[in-house]
Amino acid sequence: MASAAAPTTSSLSLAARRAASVAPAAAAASLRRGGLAAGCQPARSLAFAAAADPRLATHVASRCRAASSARGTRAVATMAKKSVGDLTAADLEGKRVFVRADLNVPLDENQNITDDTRVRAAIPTIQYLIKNGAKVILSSHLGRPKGVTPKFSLAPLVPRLSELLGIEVTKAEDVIGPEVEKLVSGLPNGSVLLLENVRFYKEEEKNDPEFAKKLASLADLYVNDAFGTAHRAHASTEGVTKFLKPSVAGFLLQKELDYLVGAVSNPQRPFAAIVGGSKVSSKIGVIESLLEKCDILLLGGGMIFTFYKAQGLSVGASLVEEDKLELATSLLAKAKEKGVSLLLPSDVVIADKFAPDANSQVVPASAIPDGWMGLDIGPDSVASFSSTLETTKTVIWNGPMGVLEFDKFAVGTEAIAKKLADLSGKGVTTIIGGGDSVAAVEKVGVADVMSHISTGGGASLELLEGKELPGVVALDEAVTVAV
Ligand SMILES: Nc1ncnc2c1ncn2[C@@H]1O[C@H](COP(=O)(O)OP(=O)(O)O)[C@@H](O)[C@H]1O
Ligand SMILES: O=C(OP(=O)(O)O)[C@H](O)COP(=O)(O)O
Repeated sequence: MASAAAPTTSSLSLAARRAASVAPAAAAASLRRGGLAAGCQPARSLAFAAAADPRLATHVASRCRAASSARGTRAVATMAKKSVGDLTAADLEGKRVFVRADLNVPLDENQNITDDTRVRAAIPTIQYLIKNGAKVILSSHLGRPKGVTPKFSLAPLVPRLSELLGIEVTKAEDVIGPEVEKLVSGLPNGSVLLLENVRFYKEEEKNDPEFAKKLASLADLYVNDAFGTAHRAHASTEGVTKFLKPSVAGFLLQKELDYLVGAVSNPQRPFAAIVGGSKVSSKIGVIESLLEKCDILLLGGGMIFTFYKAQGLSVGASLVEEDKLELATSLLAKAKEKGVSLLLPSDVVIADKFAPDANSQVVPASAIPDGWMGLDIGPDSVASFSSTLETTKTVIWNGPMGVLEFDKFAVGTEAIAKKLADLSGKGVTTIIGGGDSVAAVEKVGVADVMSHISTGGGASLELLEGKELPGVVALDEAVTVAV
């Protein structure tokens, strides 16, 4: 390892002690009484996290409420967001439900969907609503259009949605207005109407209240399942909730929060975080936040060179943020102070130019020659990262270990993806927190075996930074019941 020491028993136990101390006594007492956690076994660990993090309580409580009421036990009083799963056929039959999903999928030049992950992820909520007799008014954005732009129409989504839902989805040519209202009024129970790209109206991104009111007037209640857009305070994600009650969370949104807030706030330990990507500046918030929670932090990607330089190593022509050298030093110090084992790669793959066909060689991290740039972590680093990961029970990964766009420098990232797949098979909770690490996992063909792969890049980053998401905050609190 180039910098910090390998994980030690004392550093892990320190971290474990820290974690134990954050669960307030009241929550621990309710667990002992067999309240929340006993009513919902899979969420036992999440209940502790809920106590430490009010945002998590929202998901834990809604997940547990159903289980506890089914067993005749009572849920503990806690902050919680209402869930679509709390709505029954009696609430939904014949009702117009405005569902905000994130169907912002990549399309090729022929308007074919090249990755339908987000479409598939939206299906459980829509399916639940149509099975319960609701009329689903489905809304999404696609891309960042400036006004009406045919290439950003949601039309290419219709065949795939219809296929996955097993019903014919109809599509409106607009988002609001008389034509849309007519289509909505003709919807039979258990049907789906897809509105046109909500960003064709500039009022959407401005969170214009009048526009939000018009969206709301189409429906009786609101479900937000657009995790990937939950960090945007837009009319269809935030504004609309002021005019539609109830406003509840969809299943995808809940699942994302359960993993990205729940499992991270109260992980099974040892808990390792792997952070990579191009620059330390874009990951400062994530690193600082994870340093409060994890036992082991593995760093890779372009950001490592700023850490090396901060330690006095020569980094050749590698990517360095000169104005972040002090920050890198302080992050290393913070890791030490928190008892977190921070590991930097011990060797790197260097290139003589930033190109897929560059000449390359593997060198120790301390021996990068002038004119050469580090574009991947080396084989020794992969081996030591892998053996460290073997000791863990929870791993979260955000950001590639190298320039994964170039095959020659994607090896380290792909090896880490394979290692996480292997660990997932052994019962380790593996969470892929959005962005390019998701692309790596998909490229290697191991997406299906991970515990959770986030559908939101920006949204997952904000959650991992400890921020609240406006699209979540705006949803109704669940009814709480005193113990
Ligand atoms: N050693 C490196 N030098 C330059 N760029 C790198 C290096 N390692 C990774 N990158 C780049 O980082 C980018 C991803 O960074 P970032 O956007 O921060 O991560 P994510 O998309 O996972 O959030 C990729 O385009 C990748 O090529
Ligand atoms: O693709 C999205 O975000 P992501 O690229 O950060 O995952 C979301 O659909 C949000 O889109 P936006 O960043 O244009 O608001």
